[in-house]
Amino acid sequence: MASLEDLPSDPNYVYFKSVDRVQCRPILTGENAKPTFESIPTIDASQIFSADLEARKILAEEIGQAAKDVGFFYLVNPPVSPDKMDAAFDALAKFFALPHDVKMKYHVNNSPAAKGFTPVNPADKRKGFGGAREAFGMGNDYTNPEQHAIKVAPAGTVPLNQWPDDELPEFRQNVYSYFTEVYLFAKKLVQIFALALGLEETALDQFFEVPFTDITINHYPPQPDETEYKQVLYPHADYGAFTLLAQRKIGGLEVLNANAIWVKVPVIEHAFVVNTGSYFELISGGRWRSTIHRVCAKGNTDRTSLPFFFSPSPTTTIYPMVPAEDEGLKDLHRNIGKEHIRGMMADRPTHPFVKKLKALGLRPDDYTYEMVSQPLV
Ligand SMILES: O=C(O)CCC(=O)C(=O)O
Ligand SMILES: [Fe+2]
Repeated sequence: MASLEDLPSDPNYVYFKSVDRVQCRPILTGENAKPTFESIPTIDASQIFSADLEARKILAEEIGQAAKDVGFFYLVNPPVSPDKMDAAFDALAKFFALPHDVKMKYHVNNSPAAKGFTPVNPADKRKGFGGAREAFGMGNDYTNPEQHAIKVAPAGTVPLNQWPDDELPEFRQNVYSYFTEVYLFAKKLVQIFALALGLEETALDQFFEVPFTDITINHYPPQPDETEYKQVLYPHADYGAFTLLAQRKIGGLEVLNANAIWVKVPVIEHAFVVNTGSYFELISGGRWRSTIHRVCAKGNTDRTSLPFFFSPSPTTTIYPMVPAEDEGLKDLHRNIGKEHIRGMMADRPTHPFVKKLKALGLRPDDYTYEMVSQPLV
């Protein structure tokens, strides 16, 4: 994959990669500027579990408008306990503070689904991998009893998550108590999004029976030698249905508007920043955008962000659920499991699982998500 730093640099354009294609947007100012957003809307989520359908519809209307106009919005008063969010952030801070050698015991190469620790690697310029970022990921793993309410793994399933139980015995529990609340919140949000499309509240549930869930915590460590405010996570659009991002103390997230101006997303403590991704762009027939965003930081900041990526079930094939506004999406069908494996092959060419899959000589059409959690022969 081409390095993002190889993207052309032109003072009149912003270049970015969206769903594997290099794209650019002209910077429009003065009388050339189009009407577009200059801040991220704030929506109160307190009625999300209201027994009153009308209250849920009002919320849906606001969310649908924000997804259409911006692709990003804050949800304040979410149904997730601030204490659990804080405990997850605290546990993560302890993990990132462990000695490098200890963190490397949980390296992503040990997990076929690339869950675990990704070290800082400034030489790696692929989206989200290089620069000043280390990460810890966890996600679907039905060998973990904490996920048995979602699904129980069939016999022979390989564990995918890695937990630093020896060094931080409370880490797993703190991450899972947060995950469990955010999961229920995300499932309910799917229904609110269905209402926002003018569909029955349960119309999208079929796509999310055993959803893809993925928390990949980003840690942008301090860079005392860096005095410039600069990109630490490259411009990109998220793949999934939607992302529920928790920020704490230090901001840095920026979102690209239609005039190619970067709009800052300051921290609102215990709120979520929600953004719609490419799977929702398809399901909504192009109404909801997968908006480009990046992270910038300067010098001595030590930032941790906690995104929860939510996507349809790996066995599902998605398509527009309302008449497509975008011609290119009209006849498009995307199988989530195949997309996932394809993405992993492109993003992680040196990962042992990817090498094994390549050695088997399978065609992309033969990929199934089960290959990740069943031993590859
Ligand atoms: O760190 C952030 O605020 C955003 C992270 C992000 O965009 C991502 O992980 O996809
Ligand atoms: Fe992102």
